[in-house]
This record gives sequence, C-alpha cells and structure tokens, in this order.
Amino acid sequence: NASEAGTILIQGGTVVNHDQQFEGDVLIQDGLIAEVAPRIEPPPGARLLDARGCYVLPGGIDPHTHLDMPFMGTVTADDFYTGQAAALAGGTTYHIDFALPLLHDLLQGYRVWKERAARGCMDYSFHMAVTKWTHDVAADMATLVAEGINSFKFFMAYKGSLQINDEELIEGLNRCKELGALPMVHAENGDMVAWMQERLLAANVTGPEGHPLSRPPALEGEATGRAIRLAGVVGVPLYVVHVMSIDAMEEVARARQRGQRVIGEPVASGLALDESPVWDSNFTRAAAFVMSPPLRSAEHAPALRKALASGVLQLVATDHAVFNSSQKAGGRRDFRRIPNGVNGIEERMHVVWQEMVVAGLSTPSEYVRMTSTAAAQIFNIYPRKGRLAAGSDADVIILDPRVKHRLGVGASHSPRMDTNVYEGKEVQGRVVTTISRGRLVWHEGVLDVAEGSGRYVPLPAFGPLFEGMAEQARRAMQLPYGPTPVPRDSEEAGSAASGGEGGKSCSAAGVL
Ligand SMILES: NC(=O)NCCC(=O)O
Ligand SMILES: [Zn+2]
Ligand SMILES: [Zn+2]
Repeated sequence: NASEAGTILIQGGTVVNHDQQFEGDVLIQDGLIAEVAPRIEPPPGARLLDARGCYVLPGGIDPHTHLDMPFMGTVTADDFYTGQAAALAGGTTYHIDFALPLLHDLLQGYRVWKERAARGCMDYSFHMAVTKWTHDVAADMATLVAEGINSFKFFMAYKGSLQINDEELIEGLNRCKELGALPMVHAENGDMVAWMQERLLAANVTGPEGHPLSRPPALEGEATGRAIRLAGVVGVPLYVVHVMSIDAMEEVARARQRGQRVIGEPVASGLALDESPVWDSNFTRAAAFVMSPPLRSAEHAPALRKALASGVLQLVATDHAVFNSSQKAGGRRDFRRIPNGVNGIEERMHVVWQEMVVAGLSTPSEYVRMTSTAAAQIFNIYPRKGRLAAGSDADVIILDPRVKHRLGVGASHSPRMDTNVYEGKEVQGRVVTTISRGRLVWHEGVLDVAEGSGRYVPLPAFGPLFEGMAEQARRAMQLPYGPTPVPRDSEEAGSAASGGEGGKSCSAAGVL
C-alpha cells in the first residue's frame, strides 16, 4: 500500500526552504524527515523518487478553512475527508479549520468539530470563534488553550448570527492577551453592511451584485483599522483574516509601519480574481463568486499581490467554504441568503505559484514562506511544520515547474463541488507528488488517502508573536512605566479633575 509510511528518498530536486535553496536529496523515514543534504546514499529498501527538474518544498499549510461548517442555513459542502483529500492532491498537507461554538458554547463547538474532523485524512488544528462574551466563554477559552487551540476568531460582521460588538471584541482581545492566544478578526462593519443591504433591497437590487454593493471596501477598511487600534491599545498581536481590499491592506501596512504586531492574510481568491462574475446575468455563475468580504474591482488583486510580495501581507490562506449551486440557489430572490464562500483548498498552491512565482513577483523561497513557513511560525508549530529539515514532519511536495494545466471542476478531487471559481484558469507548475507524514498520498496522478487517518495537532500558546508584547502595550498606551497612578493629595485631586495641565498629564492613568 503506497500510503504506508516507509522510507522514501527524493533525489536530485531543488530543495527549497524559506531561507535557502539548493540541489539535493530529502530522506524520509517513519513519518519524519530524516536528512536533507546535497547527496544521500539510498538506504536499503528505500523508495526512490526522481525530482530532477522539480522543486521539493514543505507541504502547504492553509491557515483558514471551513470544512463541514453549518453556516447561513446550510452546511459547507466539503467535509473533513473530501476537503482534505482534495487539499493533498493540490499540495496542502496541513490546515487550521475554524471551529464554531454551538449556540455560543465553545466547548460544545470543539466537541462537535473533533467528531467531524475524525473523518479526515491529513493533519489539522483548530481556531475557535467567539460569538458572544460571557464568563463561561472566558473560562472555556482557557480550557481550549489547554487542548491546543491557540487562536480565537471574532466576527465584526454577520449581524444577528456571528457578529460581536466592540465591547465584546475588547474583552476577547484582552482574554487572548492573558492566554497567549492570537486574536483573529473578520473585519467588516456588520452594522453598516446590514444598513446597506436594506437600502439595496428597497431599491429592488435583489441579485448577487447586491452583495459587493452592500459591502464596499471602506467598510472592510474601517473595521480593519478599528480592530487594529483596539488590539494596539489592549497590547495584543492581531491577525486579520481574508484581507480583500486595498483599504484593509493599507490599514495593516500603516500599523506595521507604526511598529504594531499585525498579520495580514490575503486569500487565493482575493489575489487572483475580481468581482466581475458577480455581475453576470446568470444567477448560478454570479452566486458562485459570493464571499465575504467580497471579491473587489480589478485594481485590488494586483495591489494585494504586491503587498504580499513585499511582506506587508504575510501568508496566503483560502477561506475554503464551498457551497454547491443548489445551496447558493437559496439566495435567488435575496442576495443576503446566498451562502457566502468559495473554494480554494486544492487550488491555492497552484494559484499562488502562478500569480507570485511565474509572474516574477516572488522567489521559490518566498513562495515557501507565504504558503507554509509563515503559518507554521505564526501558529507556533515551526519547524515541526513549514520546513524541510531533519526532525520535521515529513510533509513534502514535489512541484514540476514545466507542467501547464487547467483548474476547474473537472480537475478537482472534491466530489462535492459543481462550480469552481478558478474554472478554466491555466496555470504553470504542478504538484506531482505529495507526501503527508511520510505517506505517499498523491503521485503520478493517483490519490491514495484513507478516511480517518488524519491527526489533530495541538498548538501551544504564547507563540513567537507574543515575544516583547508587554513593551508594545506600554508604547501603545504611552505609559513608559506601566499603569501607575500619579500620587496626589485629596485637595489637589479635585482641581486636577476640573481640567488644566494636571488633568491632561494623568489622563492615561485615569483610564485605568
Ligand atoms: N468568507 C466567506 O465568505 N465565508 C466563510 C465564513 C467567513 O470566513 O467569513
Ligand atoms: Zn470571515
Ligand atoms: Zn473564513
């Protein structure tokens, strides 16, 4: 059985890590990388893979997926088995899925997600969403950190379901800071989106075009800036998921320029596509491209690609949330009911190679950083994941840069998708081999995966992004010595409160 972990020697490829590239061999034994060197003598019984002319890369890490997720009255079409199998065929060997609470209960949500993920066939971890603020939620966050969840997502949109308000977000940010867990935000102004939706419907705009019209880039930029500033004052790093617009990207850029620790995650669809199909007169085609924040007008994707190439944005996800045409048809008379989400878990590695490396924007090493290493570092699992080195998990792919192919439903390995936002897109460079924890799961066009063979990977808290954060927090609050009140006698305290110089100088301490 090809999928059993044995000894594999990959010979003569260009071995690429985020910080090096050389001609060499990679030896895999018992699910781990045993050696990476210019030349390795084949051990007896090793399976030899010829990688001459190809790149040998760390398996892709997709830090943002939604498998088997109940959402907008339906459930995402790919479950953990179909989604992960497709991911492996496309060169992604590990992903972090967004678990949702069950009726705001985090522990129940975690339990359900573990059951769903047990069907899977590759390594995975979870983020957990926080959809309400209570004492139980605060306590459950600590329980989940002990279970290996080191990131929590806050939705600033989806009013009436997942959305939290600023007060809840601030509490959540502060709790993340205490726990050493990374807060993540879906940044759109949900109240304003709801307001826009009402106005559009009143004007008889009921079709998919109402989706981008109700969610202009300004609303993404506003929420991104708001979340960044709140996180800055709380003194916690922030991860902005699916940065889709120039407006949001520039907020991330400005924050990083100020020295704030903010991560910006573009998704494959936002880097490669634009909103034009949403205006198609065919509802099924238009609805297939409905996602939130929406795909944008044509100038946004090139700007996001440049931001990614230059390091303003750090890593690429997919936000893989697939709904087939009959699910999307639920919104035929009201764009608010079209389930939001597009595919990408299988296509991401190819799309990013095409748009960044083939296009000449990024080197193969930079490609490894944005598709694998950065995610492993941010979520504190590096170098076990995200690197080709002795001792790392044997999640390895071979990419042949000479092969051209077309993406689409026919080429996909998910049986659940009947539309594909990359339909017909020609790309150069193909993942010809995927090794997942030492098992040859995708090779010579054959996918060999076993349902239930996936593994939950717990992620430790207080990752590298938390180093030095206390100093960041002090800087943000302009409190050089920490939150220490200015000593005053009681008479003077009254006059300071009434204004003047004294009142001004103690304002920061007064807040605390
Ligand atoms: N992005 C999207 O349209 N659907 C998935 C849920 C989310 O990430 O907001
Ligand atoms: Zn989102
Ligand atoms: Zn998402």
